[in-house]
Amino acid sequence: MSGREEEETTTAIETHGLTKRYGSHTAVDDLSLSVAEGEIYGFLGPNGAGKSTTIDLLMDYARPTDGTISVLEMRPRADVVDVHQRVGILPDGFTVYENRTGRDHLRLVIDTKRADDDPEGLLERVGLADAIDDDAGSYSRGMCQRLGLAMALVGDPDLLVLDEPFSGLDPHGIRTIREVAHEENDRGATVFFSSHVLGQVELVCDRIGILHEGQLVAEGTLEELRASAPVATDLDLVVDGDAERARRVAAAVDGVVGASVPSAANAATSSESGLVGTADGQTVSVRLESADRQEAVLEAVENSGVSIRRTDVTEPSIESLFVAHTDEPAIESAGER
Ligand SMILES: Nc1ncnc2c1ncn2[C@@H]1O[C@H](COP(=O)(O)OP(=O)(O)OP(=O)(O)O)[C@@H](O)[C@H]1O
Repeated sequence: MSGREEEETTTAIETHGLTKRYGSHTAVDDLSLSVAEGEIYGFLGPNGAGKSTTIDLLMDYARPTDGTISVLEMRPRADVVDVHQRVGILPDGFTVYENRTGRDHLRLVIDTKRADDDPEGLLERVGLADAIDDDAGSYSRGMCQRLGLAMALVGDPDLLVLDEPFSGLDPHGIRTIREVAHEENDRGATVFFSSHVLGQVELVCDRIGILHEGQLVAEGTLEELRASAPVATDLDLVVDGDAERARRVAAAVDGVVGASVPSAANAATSSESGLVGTADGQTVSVRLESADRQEAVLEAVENSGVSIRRTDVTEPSIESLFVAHTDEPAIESAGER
């Protein structure tokens, strides 16, 4: 490690050049990932991007073809027992033992981890206490997910890994996952979850990494991703004074793909370029290549002597970011795979 900052940050997950090939297919491709202790990190990507494979490598369920992995500053292969002791995992497609109760499932993990959790308390946290003595074979898919989450919480893990946790859940279940993620994070745990359900992400994550074909194609806070994504962003400026001058100045700024002063005639309708007009004639509508061009436009307009009374930005949605980075359609609702 070189810089002072690096020395001060403890990582919960760190990979360098991580690669996993299955025959000629590369599932994880030279992945370098760093998740700081105490973060809630969203690992996003379309189906087949390599999310579950990465998690399998972190947990030593699979062995890398190349690269290094550190989990809670341990090596998953050499320190597998300690890693499993300190990590709580809800695996993708978690399945239950049909003839065992919820309580039995929890007992199994509590015994394995030599923890002293109360099964009832854990199931209460995930809203499943009423079914604690029912065979898990009678549980719905959402109830199984809740049970899997409770099992992941055993022993107060330092790192909680949730692989597609929203899968099969109704809105209440989704809220439970979010609440538990925040509670665990407040307790000090790092939370790492994978998802292709984008709507949930901004409500939970501090930072997001987008995986596509085994590679990390974008990473940052949602704000950072929005600012840098190559997704057109519409900026409306309400100006005092010469709106046409403001339009000309804005249009000349690097990264501006269109600027107009919508007239009353086309108010509130989309022009050919997709710009939306307003009725007062003092609004200048500007389309930016990406959101990070805003400052340059505001500065140029103000420097031209036209004062800006108000701005209104239509930020790119998280779905459009996802599409921009992966060329894959985004799945917006939970409960689908
Ligand atoms: N054991 C395996 N043998 C061969 N190929 C595999 C194996 N496991 C995964 N793959 C392939 O590796 C790629 C990545 O799969 P992975 O399950 O990691 O993706 P994912 O991002 O988790 O997708 P999903 O959201 O569908 O679970 C896929 O093309 C998959 O078919």
